[in-house]
Amino acid sequence: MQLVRGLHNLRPQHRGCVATIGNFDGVHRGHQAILKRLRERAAELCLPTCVVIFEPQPREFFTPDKAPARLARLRDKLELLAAEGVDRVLCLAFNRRLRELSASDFVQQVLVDGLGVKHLEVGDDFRFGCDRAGDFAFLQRAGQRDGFSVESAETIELDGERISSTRVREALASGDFALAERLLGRPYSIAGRVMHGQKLGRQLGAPTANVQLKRSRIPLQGVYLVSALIQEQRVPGVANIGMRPTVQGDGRAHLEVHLLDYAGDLYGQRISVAFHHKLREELRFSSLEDLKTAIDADIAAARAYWLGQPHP
Ligand SMILES: Cc1cc2nc3c(=O)[nH]c(=O)nc-3n(C[C@H](O)[C@H](O)[C@H](O)COP(=O)(O)O)c2cc1C
Ligand SMILES: Nc1ncnc2c1ncn2[C@@H]1O[C@H](COP(=O)(O)OP(=O)(O)OP(=O)(O)O)[C@@H](O)[C@H]1O
Repeated sequence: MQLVRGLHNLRPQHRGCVATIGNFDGVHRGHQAILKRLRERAAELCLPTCVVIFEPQPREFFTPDKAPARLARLRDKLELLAAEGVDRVLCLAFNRRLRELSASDFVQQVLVDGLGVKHLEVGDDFRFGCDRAGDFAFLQRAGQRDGFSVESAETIELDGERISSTRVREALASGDFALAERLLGRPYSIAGRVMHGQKLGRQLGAPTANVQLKRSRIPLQGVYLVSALIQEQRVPGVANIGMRPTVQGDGRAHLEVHLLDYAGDLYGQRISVAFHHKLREELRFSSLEDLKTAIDADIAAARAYWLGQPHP
C-alpha cells in the first residue's frame, strides 16, 4: 500500500482511481463494508483503490481538548487499511486551509484535479467541505459534471444500531470487550514497541513489558486481561493502562503488560496487545507491598480466566 502525504505529493500516475473519504478510526465493520465495495468497484473498473484520510482528524483540529481518544494512531490505521487491500492512502493535513475549502473546491482540487476519481464510495451520512456543506446529493451533481459516479454504501448495523467509531469507544469505556470485538470484527488491540521502564516490576514480582504509546489519550484506563501477539504467538497476560499513581509517574499514560509464564527478552520488539476483559480500575495504593498484593490477585484472576477458555 502506498502512502501519499498531501496533495502536493500526488503525481500524474496517481490519477484515475476509485476512492472513499473519512476518518476510518479503528477500521470497524462499517468501514470494512465500504472498503469491500471499494475493492469490488475497483476490480470492475480496473483501477486502484484510494482512501482519503485526515491527520489530525477534523474534531481533533476543531476541539483538541474535547475530541475523543483515538482508537488507533496513524501507523495502526495504515496497517489496518493495508490489511483491507487498499492500494493507496492520501493523507491530508487538516489545517485552516483545508477547513476553509468549500465543498466545490474540495471536489475540484482533491477529487478531480488531484486524484482523477472515476468512482466515489461514501457512507449515507457523509458530509464534507467548509461547514459540512457537501453531501451525497452535492457529490452526485459534481460527479455528473466532472465524470465520476457516486454510490452511497448501505449502513452496517449490529443489533439494530449503526456501527461507528463512537460506539466502539463507548463499548471500550464500559468494559464491554465482547461488543467491541463484534463491532471491530477482531479484538481491540494496541500495538507498540517495548521500552525500558523503571525496573520496579521485577521487584514487585511481576516483570512488565512497557509498551510505548506515543499518544497522550487512550480510550482505556484500568487493569485488563490481555493477550499479546509476539512473533505470531498469542501469550496471555495482565495489563495496566494508566498513570501509575502508586509509583512516581511521569504524568503520561503507560501500557504495562505482565505475560504469564513468559521469560523472553522483548526490549525493542513491537508487540500487539489484545484486550479481553476489564479486571478493575487503576488504584493508588499506600505502599508497594499493597500494590504487589493487588497485582498477585490480578495474575491469579488471569490464570483462572485462561483456564476456563480456549488458549487465546
Ligand atoms: C497487572 C498490573 C496492575 C497494576 N495496577 C496498578 C495500580 O492499580 N496502581 C498503580 O499505581 N500501578 C499499577 N500497576 C503499575 C505498576 O506500578 C508498575 O507496573 C510498576 O511500577 C513497574 O513499573 P516499571 O515497569 O516501570 O518498573 C500495575 C501493573 C500491572 C502489571
Ligand atoms: N456502519 C457504517 N455503515 C456504512 N458506512 C459507514 C458506517 N460507519 C461509517 N461509515 C462510512 O465510512 C466512512 C468513514 O467513516 P468515519 O470514520 O468518518 O465515521 P464513523 O465510523 O461513523 O465515526 P464516528 O463515530 O467518529 O462518526 C464514511 O463514508 C462513513 O459514512
